[in-house]
Amino acid sequence: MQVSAANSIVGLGSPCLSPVSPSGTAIAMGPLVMQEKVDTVLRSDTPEVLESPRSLREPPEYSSSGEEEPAMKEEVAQLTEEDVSSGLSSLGNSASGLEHVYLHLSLPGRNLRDISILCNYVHLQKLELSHNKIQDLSCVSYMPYLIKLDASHNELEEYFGFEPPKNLTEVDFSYNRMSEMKDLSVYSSLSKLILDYNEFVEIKGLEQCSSLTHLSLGSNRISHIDGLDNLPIKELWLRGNQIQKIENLENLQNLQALDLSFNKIQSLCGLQNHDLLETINLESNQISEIDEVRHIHDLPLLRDLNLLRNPIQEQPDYRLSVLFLLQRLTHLDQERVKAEEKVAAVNKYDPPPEVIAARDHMTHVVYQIMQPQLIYDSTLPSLDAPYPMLVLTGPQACGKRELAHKLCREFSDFFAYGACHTTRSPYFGEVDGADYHFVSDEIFENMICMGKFIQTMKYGGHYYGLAREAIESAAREGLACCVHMELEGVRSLKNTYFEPRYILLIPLDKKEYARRLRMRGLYSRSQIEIAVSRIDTYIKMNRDYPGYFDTVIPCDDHVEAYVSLSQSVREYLGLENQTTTENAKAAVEDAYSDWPHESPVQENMRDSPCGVTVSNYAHSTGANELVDPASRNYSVKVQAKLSAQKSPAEEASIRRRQQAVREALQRKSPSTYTQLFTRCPLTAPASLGPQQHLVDPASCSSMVPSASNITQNRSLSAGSLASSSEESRASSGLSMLSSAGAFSLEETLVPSKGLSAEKELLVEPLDISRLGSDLECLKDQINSGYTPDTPRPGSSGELTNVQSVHPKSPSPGVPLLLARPGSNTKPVLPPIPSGRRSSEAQTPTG
Ligand SMILES: Nc1ncnc2c1ncn2[C@@H]1O[C@H](COP(=O)(O)OP(=O)(O)OP(=O)(O)O)[C@@H](O)[C@H]1O
Repeated sequence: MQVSAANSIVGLGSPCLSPVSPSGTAIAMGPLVMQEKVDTVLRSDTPEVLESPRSLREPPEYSSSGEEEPAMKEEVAQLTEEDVSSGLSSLGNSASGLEHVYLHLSLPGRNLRDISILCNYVHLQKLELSHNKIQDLSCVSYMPYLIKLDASHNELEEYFGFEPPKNLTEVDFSYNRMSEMKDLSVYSSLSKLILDYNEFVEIKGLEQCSSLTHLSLGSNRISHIDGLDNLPIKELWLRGNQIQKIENLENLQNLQALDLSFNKIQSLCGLQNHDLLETINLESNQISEIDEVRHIHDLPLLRDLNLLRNPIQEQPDYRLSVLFLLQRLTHLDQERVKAEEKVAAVNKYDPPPEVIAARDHMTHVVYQIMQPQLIYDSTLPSLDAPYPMLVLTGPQACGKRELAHKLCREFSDFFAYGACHTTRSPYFGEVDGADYHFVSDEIFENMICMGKFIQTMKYGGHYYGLAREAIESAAREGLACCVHMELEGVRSLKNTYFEPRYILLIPLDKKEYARRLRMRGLYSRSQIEIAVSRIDTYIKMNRDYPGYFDTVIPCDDHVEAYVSLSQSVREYLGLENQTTTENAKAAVEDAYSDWPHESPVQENMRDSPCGVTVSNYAHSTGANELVDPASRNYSVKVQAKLSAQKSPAEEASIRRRQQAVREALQRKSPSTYTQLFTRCPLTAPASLGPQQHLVDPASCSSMVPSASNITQNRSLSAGSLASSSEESRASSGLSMLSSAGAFSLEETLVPSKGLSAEKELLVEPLDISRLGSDLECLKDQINSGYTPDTPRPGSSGELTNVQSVHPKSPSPGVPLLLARPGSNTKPVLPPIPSGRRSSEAQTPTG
């Protein structure tokens, strides 16, 4: 039943409170008289009368097409009580609590012009008058309890043209004709003010609105942001104005959402330090540089950014760049950010070292497989051995280069120094081809494209690269390549088919290390700082990935470091260890005889026993003898040294063994040496990654490429580049050329077998005393069809951590490690056939 407001109210309670009585008390109860009632209202528990407001996040609709506007009725000349009663709702208690009254009045879209009759409705808390033609709102002065007023879409020119209802909280004056904001200091309860689509040119009068949390001034004519200092505003909508600069927002510390879309803003400067800012809409502005995003890089809560229709969108990789700079975003340009995008952004702009290494490896694999494949006569006795390598790693100028040179001189039967290529110019005294191959950027890039490198890295602004040829030329002489490189190079190398020994040379005394760098006079202060800081990177790597390096040697004292290094290498090589400390010193001094700047330390060495056990081999041959080319026949030399100590049975055993080796080499079948080492499949610890396998230190003693490289090179699978077979083909130092010439890619699409198994081998040290029995055992194995790939029964896959060698705490002569997670399968070094080594490089057979 439709009842008039007057009826309902009169029927319900005291007539004196009837708001609808034309001549009634309500009119007499003007705002001032009503103060007491207002207070009562404030004190009383006002029933929840407000409808839930439009989402604060949603900016108002600005369409001038009138899609929001209800159909206009004909202009109503005079608003009657009946009209009013049809819009009343929400029956509740009056402020005094004595009567029931209607609290809401909604009269939208009625073409109203004169609403003076509403003066009688003093109890109203919510008044909705949108989409009319109202020009005068003075009746609101008589509504002291009014909380929410919607007078949008009218013809109001006067800004707050009424006496202030004290509790007025939300006001919507959008779509009117107001042009000047005035002082609203009495509206201390005002929390939401919507003034969109008016004609304001300046923001002012809000200074005392201490409750204002939402301000919307969209589509006005504002050109400067001002007058908002210290307001508790959380949501600020200023879209569709003429703002060119984000300014004067510094003190809006509560700001959570900001809409500055459709302005003329060029920079995001001014948005810093808004720790609560979650949403920024800057659609349709003039932001063009990615760098601008840095201004909001540190906003900890920023989740939603809209930069649609800005010139910045034209920047290459715009989305990835922004996502990289703002990794906390969940929405960019109104689109949800995917996890994959974030990963791609990070990998692109700040790739983790593993990604850089993988990319480097991939680059060289791709360039290499694009080249014609060459087949050389193999020098490898084993079907599964990659080229042997020894890698000395550590921070710049820690002495690894000198140590590498010394090592190659002392162990010239085993190692050749592998000079890397670099684009830096030579320092004083450096020899092209001996220290590095010094090349121009252009040549270096060309070499990359020609697939010449195994790995490259940029350090200190210069490129460094290890060329395949450096390893191959050493291998052609039956030697293992010894190189030095930074950690990044190691990372990259670990992706390849090569399975070098990695020895970390680490300066522990940072001050001394920095002093040494300064003394060189080659590096800037920042370069020195970087180099020193990298010590921690190496230490962390060694700590986080036990076994990543096969051996760690402190190198504060180069002489002591060399003693340890040489000792480790002897252990790797399986050279026996019966020499005294004196012999070790003698060998070291000998080796360092041409290292004048270290002589004082040598003095110290002489005085203090270093306690390092050095092999018989070093003792009896001496460093000078080692560099003597005439004494390079390993097998003869070893036999000579060993025979003096062996029993007749042992000698016979050794002779049998040598015979087997000779036969093996003549037939180019796997070396017996290879088979003297125990193999068994092992599982690398998950944390180490697939390329890190378990090997015994002594296994480095064999280092020659294998015929299997041919097989592997020919058996490239067409699948992923990361597959082992591809890696083997691309990364193997052995370029293959068949006699028929280069073979086509199609020929190579045969899956290779056994690579994964090869990667899980355990190699034990060569125990000379067991040679005889091993040989017998070997014969049995051969007779029973044993192959190098067959796991030996009973061999264990037990893991131990990397052995850290320190000169003051000598390592045992025979390595105790059962398995080494840091290295992959280690190839064994076969004897160098006489006449094999020559200055002439092996020429391609075909
Ligand atoms: N191919 C490579 N890959 C990775 N790192 C490399 C490579 N070649 C050289 N490096 C390393 O780059 C760093 C910078 O080399 P640079 O020649 O400028 O210093 P350095 O005086 O030779 O240092 P150091 O005395 O340690 O050899 C050195 O640590 C060096 O070992």
